[in-house]
Amino acid sequence: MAKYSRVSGSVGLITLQNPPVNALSAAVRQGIVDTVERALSDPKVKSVVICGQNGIFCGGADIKEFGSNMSGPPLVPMIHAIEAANKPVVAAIEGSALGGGLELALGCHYRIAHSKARLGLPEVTLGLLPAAGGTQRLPRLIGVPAALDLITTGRHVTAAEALQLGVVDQVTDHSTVDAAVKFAQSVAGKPLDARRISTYPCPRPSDLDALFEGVMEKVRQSARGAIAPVACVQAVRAAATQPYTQGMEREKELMATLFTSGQARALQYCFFAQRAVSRWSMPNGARWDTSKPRPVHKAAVIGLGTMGRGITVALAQTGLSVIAVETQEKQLMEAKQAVSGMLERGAKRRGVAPALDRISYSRDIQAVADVDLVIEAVFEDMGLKKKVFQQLASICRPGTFLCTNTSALDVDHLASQTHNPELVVGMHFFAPAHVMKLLEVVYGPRSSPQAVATAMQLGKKMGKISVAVGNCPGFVGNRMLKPYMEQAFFLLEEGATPELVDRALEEFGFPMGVFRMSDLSGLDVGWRVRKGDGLSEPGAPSGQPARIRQGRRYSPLGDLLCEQGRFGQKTGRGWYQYNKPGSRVARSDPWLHSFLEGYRARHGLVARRIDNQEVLERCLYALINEGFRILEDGIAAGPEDIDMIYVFGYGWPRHRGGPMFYAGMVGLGKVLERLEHYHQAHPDVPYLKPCSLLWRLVASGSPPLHKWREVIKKLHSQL
Ligand SMILES: CC/C=C\C=C\CC(=O)SCCNC(=O)CCNC(=O)[C@H](O)C(C)(C)COP(=O)(O)OP(=O)(O)OC[C@H]1O[C@@H](n2cnc3c(N)ncnc32)[C@H](O)[C@@H]1OP(=O)(O)O
Repeated sequence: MAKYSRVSGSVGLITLQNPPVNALSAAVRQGIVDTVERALSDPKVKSVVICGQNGIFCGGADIKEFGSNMSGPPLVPMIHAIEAANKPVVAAIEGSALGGGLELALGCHYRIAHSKARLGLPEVTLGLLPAAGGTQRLPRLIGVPAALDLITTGRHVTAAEALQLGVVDQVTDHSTVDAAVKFAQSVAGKPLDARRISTYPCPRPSDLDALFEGVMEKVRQSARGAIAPVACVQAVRAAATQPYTQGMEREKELMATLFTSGQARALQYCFFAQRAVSRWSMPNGARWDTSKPRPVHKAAVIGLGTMGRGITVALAQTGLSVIAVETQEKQLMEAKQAVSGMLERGAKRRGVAPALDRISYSRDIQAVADVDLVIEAVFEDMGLKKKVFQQLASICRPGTFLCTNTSALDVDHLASQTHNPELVVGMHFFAPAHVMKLLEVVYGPRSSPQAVATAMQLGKKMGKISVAVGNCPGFVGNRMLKPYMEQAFFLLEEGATPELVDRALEEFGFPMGVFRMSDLSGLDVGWRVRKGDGLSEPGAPSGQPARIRQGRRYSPLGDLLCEQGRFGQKTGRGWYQYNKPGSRVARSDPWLHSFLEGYRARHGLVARRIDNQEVLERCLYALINEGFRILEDGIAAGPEDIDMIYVFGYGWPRHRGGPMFYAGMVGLGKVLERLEHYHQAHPDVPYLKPCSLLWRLVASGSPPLHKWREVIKKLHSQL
């Protein structure tokens, strides 16, 4: 809806009303059409101001309406009518002007923004382009390079940057509506021809072709198969090379393709899923809306290795006081230097003062006695972690939340080392912890709802996408990674190369294939875990055939590489070779290829041709199958939780929506059929056996993802 009033005698004030972000729903668009008509036909009204209620101009088109029948007046003619008006129209921008909201403002003759406002055309992040004239007006207003930047990245700019770019005409620190009304009075009756952006010639840089080729190349590289950024470049190119009307036609044509694409559906799903995961629930019925978090002002980090350092930085940047504890003097000094460096670089980037004085360093764990929350980040060793938790239990004041950053160890076992297991949760950060957006908040059977609520709220404050998950080996992310990696190893045994597997996964949209990724994170990490699980030698029982462990197929390839000291990038050798230890450029390694040939010969394996489709199906469907098991086990409350963990923590391409969404797109029946096929071919691989939830979903007619929870509930009630 839109409210209309006349203010200061001669200004028609139109207020968009659609909480919480005044999205341009059908009703709002109708409201704008009606109120603009009213203002223009009222002889007492000499100028018009458009604003939004509750301190936000407009969050753009109503994304919730996209899947449904989109009735109501279309945006393009509505904005065109505003631009064509014979009375000046001023946009008063507070809060956000995004997407269709900014396009509406670009149709106005003037734009005044509050200094705290944010503006942008984020459609590309939803798999779309700004199709209400945004791709045609913005380059005409601010030039092609700046418009390309904003439209292809979707980034939001501050009011100050918007002023500098020429997107807005004025910025105010005071009431934006008052400033806009005053301004509207001052321009009443003045000619408007020079204020209609669609009539501007688009500035044409002399090297137009080179500019677009360069941008297209860059966009294709970073898009990882996403189609919207490419369409955005094509639309802006139309603005730069064609008259406005033809440019608008091109914008419409490109949008038509994007609007119905699977990628747009996936990206819009991610938008809502990202918000849905904050509404967490636990199997015991505890929920986000009935569990009150406790405020955390002072926190401690125990252990200042890579993870501890990143967590310290993230906490300090959030404004908390931090006690950083490391018992080894040398390690403490190195950590202090590294943390200060990270804080200084981060502060420089953001133009703020570094939060150095929020951190105090200590070698003595007693220093954590009066904090509200501790995050233990010592070496991934149960014995060591248990000792730390026993110490914390006796040092910390009653009520202190004790969190562990373990990536796979049993949180409940650690909780049992304390007098108050209800105060213990996992806070599983991803490296580098001050950069990566994902946080898995792991509750054990005894974690209190308040402990979960507190960790979730702290994660949110730290700017993380926090997902609450149950306690099991590997939690959600690493548990699903296991079958994925296992398939990749088996594919090597059967004839693939690391290059072939990685290429298939990178073409799918992962930033790195599984082998390049393990070289980056270090092959010794998995080796240590496998040794702990009794899989890798010498933990495995002797006399077992080399490729069978614990009664199931096992590939010792990773262990064999580690035995040779090939730990990945850090040693200059892994699945690939590197110029020197620490170098990042992976090159094919002939040694590795002949090693694989020798391995196959030793085990009587005959290499066969493996194509991309098999790589994707085996790696991804095995991972997805484990995702269904996780849902079945109640470790994740819903598919959105799994998807956001994979998108934000494991590089799953966002335009494919996450593994569970992807399964729905492929078709659950097809995923089931292919898993069955591969399981028949590899009966000694339990991860390929389709799980009962997948069977159940297919038997229930493969319902859409938002209905899966009902099927899971039914399944649980029958168990
Ligand atoms: C024919 C024309 C077809 C297409 C035209 C497309 C052009 C477009 O305009 S596409 C939309 C472009 N706009 C955006 O991408 C903005 C999306 N929103 C945001 O970035 C943020 O929500 C925000 C506006 C910056 C506000 O952020 P914050 O204060 O942190 O609140 P949130 O938790 O993000 O949102 C609150 C609440 O509002 C819902 N919501 C936000 N934007 C929209 C929207 N455009 N449409 C529908 N709903 C929206 C969001 O989902 C939240 O809902 P909850 O139920 O509370 O989770």
